[in-house]
Amino acid sequence: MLILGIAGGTGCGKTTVVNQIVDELPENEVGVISQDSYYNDLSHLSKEEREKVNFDHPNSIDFDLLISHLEKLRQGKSIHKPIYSFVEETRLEKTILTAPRKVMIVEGILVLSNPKLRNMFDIKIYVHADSDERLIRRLQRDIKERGHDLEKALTRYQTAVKPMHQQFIEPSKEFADIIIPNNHYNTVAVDIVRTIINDRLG
Ligand SMILES: Nc1ncnc2c1ncn2[C@@H]1O[C@H](COP(=O)(O)OP(=O)(O)O)[C@@H](O)[C@H]1O
Ligand SMILES: O=c1ccn([C@@H]2O[C@H](COP(=O)(O)O)[C@@H](O)[C@H]2O)c(=O)[nH]1
Repeated sequence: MLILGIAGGTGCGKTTVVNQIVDELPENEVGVISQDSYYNDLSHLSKEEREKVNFDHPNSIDFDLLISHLEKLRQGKSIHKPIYSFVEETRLEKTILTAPRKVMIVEGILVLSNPKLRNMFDIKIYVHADSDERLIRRLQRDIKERGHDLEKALTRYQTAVKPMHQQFIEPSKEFADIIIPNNHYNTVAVDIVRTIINDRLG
Protein backbone atom coordinates (compact mmCIF):
# COMPACT_ATOMS: atom_id res chain seq x y z
CA MET A 1 0.00 0.00 0.00
CA LEU A 2 1.16 3.53 -0.86
CA ILE A 3 0.06 6.11 1.71
CA LEU A 4 0.03 9.83 0.89
CA GLY A 5 -0.46 12.48 3.57
CA ILE A 6 -1.79 15.85 2.39
CA ALA A 7 -1.76 18.77 4.84
CA GLY A 8 -2.19 22.55 4.62
CA GLY A 9 -4.16 25.32 6.30
CA THR A 10 -7.92 25.53 6.17
CA GLY A 11 -9.14 26.63 2.74
CA CYS A 12 -5.81 25.97 1.01
CA GLY A 13 -7.59 23.50 -1.28
CA LYS A 14 -6.67 20.06 0.15
CA THR A 15 -10.07 18.51 -0.58
CA THR A 16 -10.12 20.03 -4.06
CA VAL A 17 -6.60 18.77 -4.84
CA VAL A 18 -7.48 15.28 -3.54
CA ASN A 19 -10.65 15.18 -5.66
CA GLN A 20 -8.67 16.27 -8.73
CA ILE A 21 -6.05 13.56 -8.08
CA VAL A 22 -8.62 10.84 -7.50
CA ASP A 23 -11.03 11.84 -10.28
CA GLU A 24 -9.02 10.29 -13.09
CA LEU A 25 -7.77 7.24 -11.20
CA PRO A 26 -9.53 3.86 -11.05
CA GLU A 27 -12.13 4.09 -8.26
CA ASN A 28 -11.33 0.75 -6.65
CA GLU A 29 -7.57 1.42 -6.43
CA VAL A 30 -7.54 4.67 -4.42
CA GLY A 31 -9.15 5.50 -1.08
CA VAL A 32 -9.37 8.76 0.86
CA ILE A 33 -9.46 9.35 4.60
CA SER A 34 -10.15 12.86 5.84
CA GLN A 35 -8.90 13.98 9.24
CA ASP A 36 -12.21 15.85 9.53
CA SER A 37 -14.00 12.49 9.98
CA TYR A 38 -11.98 11.96 13.15
CA TYR A 39 -13.02 15.00 15.18
CA ASN A 40 -13.68 13.81 18.74
CA ASP A 41 -17.16 12.58 19.43
CA LEU A 42 -18.73 15.56 21.24
CA SER A 43 -22.25 14.17 21.50
CA HIS A 44 -22.04 14.34 25.32
CA LEU A 45 -21.68 18.16 25.13
CA SER A 46 -24.51 20.61 24.56
CA LYS A 47 -24.55 22.68 21.34
CA GLU A 48 -23.47 25.74 23.38
CA GLU A 49 -20.53 23.81 24.86
CA ARG A 50 -19.52 22.53 21.43
CA GLU A 51 -19.43 26.12 20.15
CA LYS A 52 -16.52 26.80 22.53
CA VAL A 53 -14.32 23.92 21.35
CA ASN A 54 -11.06 24.80 19.60
CA PHE A 55 -11.40 22.68 16.45
CA ASP A 56 -7.95 23.65 15.22
CA HIS A 57 -5.98 22.25 18.16
CA PRO A 58 -4.52 18.73 17.75
CA ASN A 59 -6.43 17.64 20.89
CA SER A 60 -9.71 18.05 19.02
CA ILE A 61 -8.80 15.11 16.75
CA ASP A 62 -9.04 11.44 17.71
CA PHE A 63 -5.58 10.67 16.27
CA ASP A 64 -5.43 7.31 18.09
CA LEU A 65 -8.50 6.12 16.18
CA LEU A 66 -7.22 7.56 12.89
CA ILE A 67 -3.83 5.86 13.31
CA SER A 68 -5.36 2.53 14.34
CA HIS A 69 -7.67 2.68 11.29
CA LEU A 70 -4.74 3.35 8.98
CA GLU A 71 -2.83 0.45 10.56
CA LYS A 72 -5.82 -1.85 9.97
CA LEU A 73 -6.12 -0.75 6.34
CA ARG A 74 -2.40 -1.41 5.90
CA GLN A 75 -3.00 -4.93 7.21
CA GLY A 76 -5.67 -5.39 4.51
CA LYS A 77 -8.65 -5.03 6.89
CA SER A 78 -11.72 -2.82 6.40
CA ILE A 79 -12.64 -0.11 8.89
CA HIS A 80 -15.79 1.67 10.04
CA LYS A 81 -14.91 5.27 9.19
CA PRO A 82 -16.71 7.81 11.40
CA ILE A 83 -18.88 10.55 9.88
CA TYR A 84 -18.59 14.09 11.27
CA SER A 85 -21.31 16.70 10.83
CA PHE A 86 -19.98 20.26 10.58
CA VAL A 87 -23.49 21.61 10.98
CA GLU A 88 -24.19 19.67 14.23
CA GLU A 89 -20.52 19.91 15.26
CA THR A 90 -20.38 16.31 16.34
CA ARG A 91 -19.79 12.76 15.13
CA LEU A 92 -22.84 10.96 13.75
CA GLU A 93 -23.84 7.47 14.90
CA LYS A 94 -23.54 6.07 11.38
CA THR A 95 -20.16 4.97 9.98
CA ILE A 96 -18.92 4.15 6.48
CA LEU A 97 -17.45 0.72 5.83
CA THR A 98 -14.15 1.50 4.11
CA ALA A 99 -12.03 -1.14 2.40
CA PRO A 100 -8.24 -0.95 1.95
CA ARG A 101 -6.99 0.27 -1.42
CA LYS A 102 -3.59 0.07 -3.13
CA VAL A 103 -3.25 3.82 -2.57
CA MET A 104 -4.65 5.58 0.50
CA ILE A 105 -4.70 9.39 0.76
CA VAL A 106 -4.98 10.92 4.24
CA GLU A 107 -5.82 14.64 4.19
CA GLY A 108 -6.31 17.24 6.89
CA ILE A 109 -4.92 20.40 8.46
CA LEU A 110 -2.90 18.53 11.11
CA VAL A 111 -1.87 15.27 9.41
CA LEU A 112 1.78 16.33 9.15
CA SER A 113 1.82 17.72 12.70
CA ASN A 114 1.30 14.37 14.39
CA PRO A 115 4.66 12.50 14.40
CA LYS A 116 3.22 8.97 14.58
CA LEU A 117 0.76 9.58 11.74
CA ARG A 118 3.36 11.45 9.68
CA ASN A 119 5.75 8.51 9.92
CA MET A 120 3.16 6.25 8.29
CA PHE A 121 3.16 8.31 5.08
CA ASP A 122 5.28 7.27 2.09
CA ILE A 123 4.80 10.69 0.48
CA LYS A 124 4.13 13.87 2.46
CA ILE A 125 2.52 16.80 0.65
CA TYR A 126 1.76 20.33 1.90
CA VAL A 127 -0.70 22.49 -0.05
CA HIS A 128 0.08 26.19 0.30
CA ALA A 129 -2.20 29.15 -0.30
CA ASP A 130 -1.75 32.65 1.15
CA SER A 131 -3.70 33.35 4.33
CA ASP A 132 -5.90 36.06 2.77
CA GLU A 133 -6.85 33.69 -0.04
CA ARG A 134 -7.60 30.93 2.49
CA LEU A 135 -9.70 33.25 4.65
CA ILE A 136 -11.83 34.35 1.68
CA ARG A 137 -12.39 30.73 0.59
CA ARG A 138 -13.14 29.64 4.14
CA LEU A 139 -15.72 32.37 4.74
CA GLN A 140 -17.49 31.54 1.49
CA ARG A 141 -17.50 27.82 2.32
CA ASP A 142 -18.45 28.09 6.02
CA ILE A 143 -21.40 30.35 5.28
CA LYS A 144 -22.59 28.29 2.29
CA GLU A 145 -21.90 24.75 3.52
CA ARG A 146 -21.21 24.65 7.26
CA GLY A 147 -24.09 26.76 8.59
CA HIS A 148 -21.91 29.56 10.08
CA ASP A 149 -22.68 33.28 9.92
CA LEU A 150 -20.02 35.89 9.10
CA GLU A 151 -19.49 36.93 12.72
CA LYS A 152 -19.04 33.37 13.99
CA ALA A 153 -16.69 32.52 11.13
CA LEU A 154 -14.52 35.62 11.71
CA THR A 155 -14.40 35.20 15.51
CA ARG A 156 -13.32 31.58 15.10
CA TYR A 157 -10.68 32.60 12.60
CA GLN A 158 -9.15 35.14 14.99
CA THR A 159 -9.38 33.11 18.19
CA ALA A 160 -8.56 29.58 17.02
CA VAL A 161 -7.91 29.09 13.31
CA LYS A 162 -5.12 31.66 12.86
CA PRO A 163 -3.19 31.02 16.12
CA MET A 164 -3.37 27.23 15.69
CA HIS A 165 -2.28 27.56 12.07
CA GLN A 166 0.78 29.50 13.18
CA GLN A 167 1.56 27.12 16.05
CA PHE A 168 0.92 23.70 14.48
CA ILE A 169 0.13 23.73 10.76
CA GLU A 170 2.56 26.14 9.10
CA PRO A 171 5.56 24.60 10.99
CA SER A 172 4.56 21.13 9.69
CA LYS A 173 5.45 22.31 6.17
CA GLU A 174 9.09 21.45 6.90
CA PHE A 175 8.19 17.74 6.91
CA ALA A 176 6.73 17.85 3.39
CA ASP A 177 8.41 16.10 0.45
CA ILE A 178 6.34 18.16 -1.99
CA ILE A 179 4.83 21.64 -1.54
CA ILE A 180 1.99 22.50 -3.92
CA PRO A 181 1.45 26.23 -4.49
CA ASN A 182 -2.33 26.62 -4.71
CA ASN A 183 -3.21 30.30 -4.86
CA HIS A 184 -4.43 29.34 -8.32
CA TYR A 185 -5.62 25.93 -9.51
CA ASN A 186 -2.42 23.95 -10.04
CA THR A 187 -3.10 21.29 -12.65
CA VAL A 188 0.61 20.63 -13.23
CA ALA A 189 1.17 19.64 -9.58
CA VAL A 190 -1.97 17.47 -9.61
CA ASP A 191 -0.70 15.71 -12.76
CA ILE A 192 2.70 15.06 -11.12
CA VAL A 193 1.11 13.46 -8.04
CA ARG A 194 -1.21 11.43 -10.27
CA THR A 195 1.80 10.20 -12.27
CA ILE A 196 3.53 9.06 -9.05
CA ILE A 197 0.39 7.14 -8.05
CA ASN A 198 -0.08 5.64 -11.53
CA ASP A 199 3.53 4.44 -11.44
CA ARG A 200 2.78 2.59 -8.21
CA LEU A 201 -0.45 1.13 -9.59
CA GLY A 202 1.57 -0.21 -12.51
N1 LIG B 1 -6.91 26.94 -6.32
C1 LIG B 1 -8.10 27.40 -5.94
N2 LIG B 1 -8.53 28.61 -6.39
C2 LIG B 1 -9.74 29.10 -6.00
N3 LIG B 1 -10.59 28.46 -5.16
C3 LIG B 1 -10.21 27.27 -4.70
C4 LIG B 1 -8.95 26.67 -5.05
N4 LIG B 1 -8.85 25.47 -4.43
C5 LIG B 1 -9.98 25.33 -3.71
N5 LIG B 1 -10.79 26.39 -3.87
C6 LIG B 1 -12.10 26.62 -3.23
O1 LIG B 1 -11.84 26.99 -1.87
C7 LIG B 1 -12.75 26.37 -0.98
C8 LIG B 1 -11.98 25.54 0.02
O2 LIG B 1 -11.35 24.48 -0.70
P1 LIG B 1 -11.15 23.06 -0.04
O3 LIG B 1 -10.61 22.16 -1.08
O4 LIG B 1 -12.40 22.62 0.68
O5 LIG B 1 -10.01 23.42 1.03
P2 LIG B 1 -9.51 22.63 2.32
O6 LIG B 1 -9.95 21.20 2.17
O7 LIG B 1 -8.04 22.79 2.31
O8 LIG B 1 -10.15 23.33 3.49
C9 LIG B 1 -13.72 25.56 -1.83
O9 LIG B 1 -14.88 26.32 -2.04
C10 LIG B 1 -12.96 25.37 -3.15
O10 LIG B 1 -13.83 25.27 -4.25
O1 LIG C 1 -17.26 21.45 13.81
C1 LIG C 1 -16.30 21.94 13.20
C2 LIG C 1 -15.07 21.30 13.15
C3 LIG C 1 -14.03 21.91 12.45
N1 LIG C 1 -14.22 23.09 11.85
C4 LIG C 1 -13.11 23.71 11.09
O2 LIG C 1 -12.71 22.88 10.03
C5 LIG C 1 -11.39 23.22 9.66
C6 LIG C 1 -10.67 22.03 9.07
O3 LIG C 1 -11.32 21.60 7.90
P1 LIG C 1 -10.80 22.05 6.45
O4 LIG C 1 -11.70 21.27 5.54
O5 LIG C 1 -9.38 21.66 6.33
O6 LIG C 1 -10.99 23.51 6.33
C7 LIG C 1 -10.70 23.70 10.93
O7 LIG C 1 -10.00 24.89 10.64
C8 LIG C 1 -11.85 23.93 11.91
O8 LIG C 1 -11.86 25.24 12.42
C9 LIG C 1 -15.43 23.72 11.88
O9 LIG C 1 -15.60 24.79 11.29
N2 LIG C 1 -16.46 23.14 12.58
